[in-house]
Amino acid sequence: MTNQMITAQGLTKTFRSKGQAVEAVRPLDLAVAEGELVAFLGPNGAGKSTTLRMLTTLLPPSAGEATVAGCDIRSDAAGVRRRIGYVGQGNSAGHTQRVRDELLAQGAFYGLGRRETRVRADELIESLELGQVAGRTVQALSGGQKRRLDIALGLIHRPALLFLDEPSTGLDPHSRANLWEHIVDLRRATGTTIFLTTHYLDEADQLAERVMVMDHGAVIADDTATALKSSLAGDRVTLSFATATDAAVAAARIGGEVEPGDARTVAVVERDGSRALPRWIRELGDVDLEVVGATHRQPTLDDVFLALTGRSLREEAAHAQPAEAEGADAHSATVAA
Ligand SMILES: Nc1ncnc2c1ncn2[C@@H]1O[C@H](COP(=O)(O)OP(=O)(O)OP(=O)(O)O)[C@@H](O)[C@H]1O
Repeated sequence: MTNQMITAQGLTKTFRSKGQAVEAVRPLDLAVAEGELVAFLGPNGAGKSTTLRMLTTLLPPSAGEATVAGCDIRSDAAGVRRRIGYVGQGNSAGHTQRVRDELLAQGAFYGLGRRETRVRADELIESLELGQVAGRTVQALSGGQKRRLDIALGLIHRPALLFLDEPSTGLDPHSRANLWEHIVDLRRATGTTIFLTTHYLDEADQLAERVMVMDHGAVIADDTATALKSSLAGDRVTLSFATATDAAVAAARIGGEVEPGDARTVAVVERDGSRALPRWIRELGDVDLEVVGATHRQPTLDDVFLALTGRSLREEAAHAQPAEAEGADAHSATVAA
């Protein structure tokens, strides 16, 4: 049987704010197996960080139970903290410390011997490509380098499970891709279970094996990106016609909708669009409706979110998280044992 790294039953968090109850996390059941790489997606305020903070014992749940890395989050918080790494959104790295010293201090903090810490720090400096900057102070690092240091700090004690809260937010696309490469490589090399939150749908789609979508404090989808896309959001096919009248008749025949911004184009959502397209062209041709143009697009995770909620996660993320330059401030925190 697969070992479970995280299990939760009815995990709940309700905050009180100005006399009002905010249900940040509604009763949540969760199971993450050893070695999984899970991306936790959702719009701002969905409850992702609150879930992570409960699982990492930074925040007591209002109700429910959870076991993380074999320890109960309520009765053995210290055990959880010893076994996990956590890289949060707030930065605890001493800005005037040098990168290598920061890692050595973190090792000492976790009770590693001096020699062991030095060996481990060097391993992480190498695997996260921090060699060139190991002697620099943290404040002199770029945003991407800081995030890699944050991850190294989270891994110093070889945790079996690493939580990353928005590791790539604020980085430019190149640094994001580079950071992900490191995360995926680390997972491959060490088998560490990784549970991370992200706003970036493309990252989750391409790199995570399992995607959990949260909205209004509840998990509304949980599967591989491929399975979610094929079950919840079909291919997007558009067909163009010479006139709006042709488009309206065609829409009725094939079960599509005329595009709001273009009366001569019909959009259809279809499970297997590439097979349906030639069939539609033939059927419409039989009744003298000529298709003058066609496009076909595979669904994205945003289509999944749209199908589930009627809202676009991409648009919400774009409003909330403008991408910053590489030099933007990184944030991290590591859990104290
Ligand atoms: N300490 C607190 N007191 C009151 N409400 C809180 C507190 N912390 C979080 N909340 C509320 O709980 C909800 C969930 O917040 P949370 O930070 O978990 O969302 P999130 O999905 O991580 O969002 P983001 O992507 O912006 O980080 C939000 O409505 C938030 O305003």
